Amino acid sequence: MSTPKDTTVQAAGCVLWRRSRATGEPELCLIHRPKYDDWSWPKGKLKRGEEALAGALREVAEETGCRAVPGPELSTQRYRANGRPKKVRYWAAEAVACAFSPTDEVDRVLWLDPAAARDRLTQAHDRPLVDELLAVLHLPRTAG
Ligand SMILES: Nc1nc2c([nH]c(=O)n2[C@H]2C[C@H](O)[C@@H](COP(=O)(O)OP(=O)(O)OP(=O)(O)O)O2)c(=O)[nH]1
Repeated sequence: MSTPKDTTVQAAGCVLWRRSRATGEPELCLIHRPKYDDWSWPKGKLKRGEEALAGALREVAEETGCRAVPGPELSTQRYRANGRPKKVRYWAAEAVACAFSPTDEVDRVLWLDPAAARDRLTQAHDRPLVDELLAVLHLPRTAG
């Protein structure tokens, strides 16, 4: 008996962070996508045969212009997009060098403190990743 083909869309991304030069506190990177007018984590679909972590770092580079050092893996998100199941794996990643240029896909990036990032994220599903990042950095959770 043949197994049905898995039509799940595979994607990966990062909760990209850096330390504020002013305060030393973490700042998280959100991207703005004009197509949806939304604020989300940098992420995207994997290319054929691409490892998820490599894809996550490639998407970070393409969408934010940042080179990043990956940390622990965070929760995987699953939802339906365009009628198909979608799986998005996430890693914590520290930005080490950034040079952002706006594109049609991502026209702005913002670096926000954890509470502000949580508030700015468009999708409720994306918000728990803020506290997951703080947990792996051994910092207290945000309110809300
Ligand atoms: N980012 C995000 N989008 C979601 C979630 N749940 C959910 O229904 N969506 C919606 C937002 C969009 O209307 C739709 C497709 O967005 P998407 O970001 O997954 O897909 P995409 O193909 O445009 O982008 P990408 O994977 O290449 O980054 O899914 C969620 O938990 N996170």
